[in-house]
Amino acid sequence: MTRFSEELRREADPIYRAIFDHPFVRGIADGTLRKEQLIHYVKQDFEYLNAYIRLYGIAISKCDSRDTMALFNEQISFILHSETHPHNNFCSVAGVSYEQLQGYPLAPSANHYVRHMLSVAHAGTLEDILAAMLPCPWTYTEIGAKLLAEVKPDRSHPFYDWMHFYGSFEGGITEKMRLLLDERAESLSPDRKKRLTEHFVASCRLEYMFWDMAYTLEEWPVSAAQTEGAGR
Ligand SMILES: Cc1ncc(C[n+]2csc(CCO)c2C)c(N)n1
Repeated sequence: MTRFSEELRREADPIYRAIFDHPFVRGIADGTLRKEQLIHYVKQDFEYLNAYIRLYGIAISKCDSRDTMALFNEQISFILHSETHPHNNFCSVAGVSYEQLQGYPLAPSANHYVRHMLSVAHAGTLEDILAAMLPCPWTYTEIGAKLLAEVKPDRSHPFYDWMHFYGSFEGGITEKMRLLLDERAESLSPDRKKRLTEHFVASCRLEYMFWDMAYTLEEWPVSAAQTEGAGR
């Protein structure tokens, strides 16, 4: 029997391919990203990860098993303590300190992505949350594996650390989330599965838009008098 998550992956395949071909991802491969693009990415991703931590918190509140709670708890620690490495890689290439890129408001596409996941999470069940959260690790796991295989970076490549960080994700959190979702999807109606597919595809599209936002330095079109405060 086809796994439900395989059906999701197939549905989103054109979006995955557009992500692999996106100029920001190509710029990681060939080391040609500009300083401002790296800075914009890190500013936005720092706040994105804060939101992702909160999503795990909501997911824990809707969990019925200790093992699943433990998995989400480990992932919160992983984001807090390890997901900082790829950010530090971008910061050192850009020649800026990580601290100075923290606390910025979310730009439109990052804001859209975070709101999408949070609204699904607040209104939905654990399987809704998993469907909306899954493209985050899944697209990065595939990007990492592809870039490592294609570029075979040596230590002198500016994004060596970034590629190795995400290139080592295979068999990790993506597979664990997929198993949880597949298991739960078995007892769901076609209508519920359709809804989960919509959450998943929307997050894939927003992954693409996040790369595009960083590449084009996307910002809100009109600035307000008050621009302080991170995007919660
Ligand atoms: C926009 C955006 N999407 C995905 C990731 C990658 N990522 C974020 S948290 C996490 C671990 C999940 O438990 C992974 C793989 C990112 N950094 N930024």
